[in-house]
Amino acid sequence: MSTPFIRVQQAEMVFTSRKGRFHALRDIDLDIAKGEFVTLIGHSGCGKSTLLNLVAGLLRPTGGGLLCDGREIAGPGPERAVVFQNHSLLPWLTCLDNVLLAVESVFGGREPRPRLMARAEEALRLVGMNHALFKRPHEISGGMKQRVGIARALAMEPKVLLMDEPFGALDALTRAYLQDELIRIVAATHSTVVMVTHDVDEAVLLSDRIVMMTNGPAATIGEVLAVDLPRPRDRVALAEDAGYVHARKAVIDFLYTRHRHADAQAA
Ligand SMILES: Nc1ncnc2c1ncn2[C@@H]1O[C@H](COP(=O)(O)OP(=O)(O)OP(=O)(O)O)[C@@H](O)[C@H]1O
Repeated sequence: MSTPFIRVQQAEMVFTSRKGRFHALRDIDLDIAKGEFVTLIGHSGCGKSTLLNLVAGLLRPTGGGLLCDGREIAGPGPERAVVFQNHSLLPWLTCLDNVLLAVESVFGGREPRPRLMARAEEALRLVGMNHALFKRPHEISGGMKQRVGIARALAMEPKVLLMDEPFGALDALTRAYLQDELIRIVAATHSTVVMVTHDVDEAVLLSDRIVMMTNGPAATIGEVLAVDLPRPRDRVALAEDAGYVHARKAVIDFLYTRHRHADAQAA
């Protein structure tokens, strides 16, 4: 790999709450190259969001360290934009104003208002939402809200796009549509992406590498699978592709044979 863009070195996360200590993650070592698409997959509660939040700077590790572009990740920053499962748009603002707010937070001090507006409109166009600039979140569908959330993140021109199950709450068809959109957008923007998912097909379709996590407590990276399928990827053609089937089987085998969840074992 060329010089890693994101480095996670021996990261550990122990949560301390009123209920006591919980050792969530241990010995996490992960290097991510610029322009790479990496997904984190593992059973519920294994610590995928925790790891993503460490990269986002929303959490600080209790051991080890994280770097982005050679600098320690000491908190959230505009170079690492996060897209959550529930869009988190402000309900009283239009789609355009929701995106504009993010644009202003990054470029507000140095660019005139028409330029900021153009940035917001361009991001919404990129996700195919330029028809709904002046609609409020309650006036658009769940999939559209998620697209606006992605536009808001992209408009900040982040070095890294961090996505926590961005399509988890959507129906299968909308999810497939947005996965294809994301493939197109990432190809155009050359973004570095780290994405949490539960969905094996989504992981194989989108990823350059799939990071498979063991079950908690004290979860860690069990295996990393390189997905060497050529791009652009087409979901219909891939369905019968031997490389796709092989990668899919490797992830399923990890999750359901070698690292079966305790709840599933008890069932
Ligand atoms: N603030 C916190 N305080 C205490 N424990 C926490 C905290 N945040 C997360 N945890 C625990 O850490 C573990 C990992 O949580 P995390 O949300 O990262 O898992 P996940 O793999 O993203 O789960 P899911 O797939 O269900 O979203 C869980 O056992 C969770 O209960």
